[in-house]
Amino acid sequence: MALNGKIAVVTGAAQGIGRAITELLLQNGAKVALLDANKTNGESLKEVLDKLFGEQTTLFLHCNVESEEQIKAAFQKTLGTFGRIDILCNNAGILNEEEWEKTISINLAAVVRTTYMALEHMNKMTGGQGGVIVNTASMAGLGPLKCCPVYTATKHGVVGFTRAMAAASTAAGYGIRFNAICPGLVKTEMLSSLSNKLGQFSHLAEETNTIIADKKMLNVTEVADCLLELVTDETKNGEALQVRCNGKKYMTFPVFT
Ligand SMILES: NC(=O)C1=CN([C@@H]2O[C@H](COP(=O)(O)OP(=O)(O)OC[C@H]3O[C@@H](n4cnc5c(N)ncnc54)[C@H](O)[C@@H]3O)[C@@H](O)[C@H]2O)C=CC1
Ligand SMILES: CCCCCC(=O)CC\C=C/C=C/C=C/[C@@H](O)[C@@H](O)CCCC(=O)O
Repeated sequence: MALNGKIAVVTGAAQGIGRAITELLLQNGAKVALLDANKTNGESLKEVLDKLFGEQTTLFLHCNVESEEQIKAAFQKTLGTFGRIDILCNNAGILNEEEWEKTISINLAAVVRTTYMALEHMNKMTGGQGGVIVNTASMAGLGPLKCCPVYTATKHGVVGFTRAMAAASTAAGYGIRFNAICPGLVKTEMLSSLSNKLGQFSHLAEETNTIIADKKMLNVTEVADCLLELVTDETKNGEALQVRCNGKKYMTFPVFT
C-alpha cells in the first residue's frame, strides 16, 4: 500500500510513539489527523509539523478517546478536511494500576470504540474504501508483567481484539486489515513516570526501575518503522509483531479449528 495521498488518523499523537508514527507517515506522503487529549503538546507539535510538511498535511484535534462524542467529532472534522480515512492507528494508552478502570477505558474500551466508529467510514460493505487499522499493544499483550496486571490485561485484550477483527474482516469482506504492534521497553514519558503509577504493586517499583535502567531500550523511531511495515505490507493481516532491541518477530498462536 503506497502512502502518498492516503489519510491517517493517529490517537495519542502528541508525543512519544504516536508522534514518531505521525512523522513517519508524513515523511511517506500521507496526511495525518493527530488526536490527543493533551492540547498544549498537540498544538505545539502541529506548529513544528506545519514548518516541516506544510499546514495542509495535518490537523490537530483535541480529543479524549474515552469520549464517543469527541471521537465522532474528530472523525467528522477529518472527513470534512481530507475527505476520507484510509489508516487508523489506535495508539493512545496509559499505565496506571491505581486508576485501573481508566486504564481499561483508554487502553481497551477506547480501541474498540474508535475502531467501530472508523469502520462506519472505512468498511467496504457499507460504502467505504477499506484500509488498515494498526493497534499499539505491547509485549505485555503477549506475556505477563507482574508490576502491572491491569495494563497487561488491556494489552492482551488489544491483541485478541485485533486478531478477531482481522478474521471478521476477512470473513465479511470489510476490505480492512487489522494488525497489532507489540514493543518491548521504549524510551518515552510513560516509563519515566512509572514509579507512582503502580498502585498496590508499588512495592515492585524499585525492582522494575532497576530492570528498566539496565535494559537497552527501543527508540520511538524503531517502533514507528516496524509499524509502517504493518501499514504498507498488504500481506499482513491479523498479525502481532513483537519489536525488541534485538529484532522483530511475527508471533504465532494456537489455531482453532
Ligand atoms: N513506552 C513503552 O515502553 C511502551 C509503550 N507502549 C504503548 O505505546 C502507546 C504510546 O505510549 P508512549 O508513547 O510510550 O506514551 P506517552 O505517554 O509518551 O504518550 C501517550 C500519548 O497518549 C495521549 N493520551 C493518553 N490518554 C489519552 C486519551 N484518553 N485520549 C487521547 N490521548 C491520550 C497522551 O496525551 C500522550 O500524548 C501506549 O498505548 C503504550 O501502552 C507499548 C509498549 C511499550
Ligand atoms: C516486557 C514488556 C515491555 C512492555 C513495556 C510496556 O508496555 C510498558 C510497561 C512498563 C514497564 C515494564 C517493565 C518490565 C520489565 C521487565 O520485566 C523486562 O523483562 C522487560 C524486558 C523487555 C525486553 O527484553 O525487550
